Amino acid sequence: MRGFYIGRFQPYHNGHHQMVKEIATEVDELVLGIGSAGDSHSTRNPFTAGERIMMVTKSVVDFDITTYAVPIEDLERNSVWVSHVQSMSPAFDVAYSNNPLVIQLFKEAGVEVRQSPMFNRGVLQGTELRDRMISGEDWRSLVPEPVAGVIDEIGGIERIQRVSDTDSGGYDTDEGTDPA
Ligand SMILES: Nc1ncnc2c1ncn2[C@@H]1O[C@H](COP(=O)(O)OP(=O)(O)OP(=O)(O)O)[C@@H](O)[C@H]1O
Ligand SMILES: NC(=O)c1ccc[n+]([C@@H]2O[C@H](COP(=O)(O)O)[C@@H](O)[C@H]2O)c1
Repeated sequence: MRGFYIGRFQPYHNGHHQMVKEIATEVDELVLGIGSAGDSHSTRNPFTAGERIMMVTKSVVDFDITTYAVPIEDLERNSVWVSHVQSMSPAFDVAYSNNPLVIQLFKEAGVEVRQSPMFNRGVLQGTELRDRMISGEDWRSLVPEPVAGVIDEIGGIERIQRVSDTDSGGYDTDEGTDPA
């Protein structure tokens, strides 16, 4: 059986990793959808699709599951989004999400959806991690170790600090427009 789990993964953190660990007990293969794939270099979406693929690919080696990372760009039209996802992904039997819009769209399209508990959501959320990266607080303890390695390799902290400066200067283009 093959599952599908989409997120923006900006960055991929221990909450996502725990979810993949649990999914790995239910399916043999998992497609990781890299959502909002066209977005990068903003405060909300600092990392490119390719950089996020590195983060997930290096992290999921922890688990006994075959994974495929597939970039999925956003569309203006929610009503055809599931077809768009299916057109880009290997076929899957079940979708995993805790995002209410994603759950609704898959259910309306007749796709089985499974939710998971939220793990330590007080700190394990992308927004909190990005805030910590900008302010210089600890974020490394909240991501799998290979994710910190990728962020170091690409100069990710310097990047998010610079773009957050630019964003607050009024040049941001995507803040708050994420359809999910
Ligand atoms: N701590 C967590 N525990 C379980 N699921 C999570 C956790 N954080 C995120 N998720 C789920 O993982 C999927 C992808 O989430 P996403 O990439 O948007 O991360 P996020 O932490 O919610 O980020 P952001 O704060 O940037 O929106 C969503 O279904 C989301 O609900
Ligand atoms: N119309 C659309 O393009 C559409 C609809 C629903 C979800 N999405 C995307 O799916 C992903 C969902 O991931 P999150 O749960 O991390 O928000 C996001 O990248 C979001 O932009 C896109």
